[in-house]
Amino acid sequence: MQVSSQALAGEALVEARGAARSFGAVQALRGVDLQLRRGECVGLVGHNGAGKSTLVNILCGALAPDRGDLHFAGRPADGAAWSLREARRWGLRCVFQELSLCDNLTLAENMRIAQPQSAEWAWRKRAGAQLMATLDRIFPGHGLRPDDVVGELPIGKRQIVEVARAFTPGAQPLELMILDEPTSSLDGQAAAQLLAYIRSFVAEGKTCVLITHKLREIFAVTDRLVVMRDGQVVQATPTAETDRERLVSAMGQAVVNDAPQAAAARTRTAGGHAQTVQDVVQVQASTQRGIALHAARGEVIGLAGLAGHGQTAMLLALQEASQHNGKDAMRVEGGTAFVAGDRQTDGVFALWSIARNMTVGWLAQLRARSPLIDLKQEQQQAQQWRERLGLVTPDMDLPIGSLSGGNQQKVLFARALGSAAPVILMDDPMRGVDVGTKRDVYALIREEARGGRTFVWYTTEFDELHHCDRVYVFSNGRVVGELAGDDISEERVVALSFEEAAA
Ligand SMILES: Nc1ncnc2c1ncn2[C@@H]1O[C@H](COP(=O)(O)OP(=O)(O)OP(=O)(O)O)[C@@H](O)[C@H]1O
Repeated sequence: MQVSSQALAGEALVEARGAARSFGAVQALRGVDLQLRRGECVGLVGHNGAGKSTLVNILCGALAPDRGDLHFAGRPADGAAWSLREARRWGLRCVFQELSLCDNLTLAENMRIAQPQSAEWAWRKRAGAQLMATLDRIFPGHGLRPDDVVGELPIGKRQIVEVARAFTPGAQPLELMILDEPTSSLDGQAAAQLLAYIRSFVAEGKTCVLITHKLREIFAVTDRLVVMRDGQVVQATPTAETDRERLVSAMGQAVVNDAPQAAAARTRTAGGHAQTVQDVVQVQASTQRGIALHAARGEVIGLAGLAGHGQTAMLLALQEASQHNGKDAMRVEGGTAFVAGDRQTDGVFALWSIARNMTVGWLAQLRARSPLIDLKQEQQQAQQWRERLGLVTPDMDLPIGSLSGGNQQKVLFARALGSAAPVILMDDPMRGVDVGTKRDVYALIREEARGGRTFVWYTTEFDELHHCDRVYVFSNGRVVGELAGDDISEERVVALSFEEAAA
């Protein structure tokens, strides 16, 4: 007789004891104990490189631990036989931080790959219909079709498909869903839809682990919080019994409330340095029939609105315009540096070292005094950025893939900010970056802006808009509103996005 998950709610589903794993000299996990119960949503939090993804990889059979035991539903689930396939057979599914869809295939074909047994004949139609049903359930109004090719979708839409594919029912049971930063590229609306769905999922007696650096989400959806630090679990507590400050300090990061700081910095810029340089327009662009966009030297300009409404296209057009100035409606004075949010596709050189990935953006400076690259300066500068951004690695010559996701993103920041480009274009660049580093990067952006650099910054995180001097709201490929100073608020951005969509 099958007992429903709801009837078993509260029972232990997963137990890990003493899980340890090293990569060369790096001890990623140093003996972790973890218990997951049926019917709960557990938030797994910690700084970049704390060991969260390594723990997840061990739970779902992608990595073998060096030491420790794992039990799933009371049965030993470790040893050589524990693999991704075996874990899936037992009811465990995982959405990894880096997307795993095949870019050259359609949504239906990607669905079929994940569940090959699901459809024998007319499989394309059936697999597409299955995925569409899940998309409609979790993300109503998603606007996707089964024959859309993944590679042609913006990263936010790809992330939606990845999540929906994992939640699609199949021949195997679904007891535990592990989501590693599932909202990192989603706009506020899609993220809220997913969080609401997670609550209904655990209400049915299923279990969910959510890894995110967005503390708002953690407090909105989880029942319990497990904090990791340097490869160990340092705190496990019911969410209702902790708060933002205690959580951040358990992660080992200084507690700061960013919002007042951001507003103060904005005021300082508006009334100080920028007065002398605001007249120098650094970036100018018009969108078809929309409001024209401009940015002065020393300004931090935000691009907001629902994901995929033209913000990334604008950044790419500005980058292109910087290479042949004055020819059309787009004008960018001086060079640009780009911080990619979709680091897998547009960011990292996967076969290069950490240092090379950083310094490739600085070649002009490194060759300023001779046609050859100044290797000593290259090394020194890379070292400075490593310390400035707290990059967690024993050696800068290791491959970039040895870094955790958030640490890879820090390298992309260093590549752009360490260059001499006067205009920095940022495409939702905080994907996977921990709260402490984010705070440091916000301060760095402000400092650089005071020095005369211009930032054009697309973000899906509302809180980040408070770090901008002015914000342009996008809808359907054009700018539909401009907000400045105290007018910058989540409510105004949402209202402008939806007014336009409804018009
Ligand atoms: N394949 C690998 N080779 C070498 N080192 C690795 C490898 N995978 C992970 N590490 C190291 O293990 C440590 C833990 O990484 P992990 O990805 O688990 O961190 P994380 O908490 O998920 O970080 P983030 O929040 O940035 O995703 C890091 O120092 C990382 O550099």
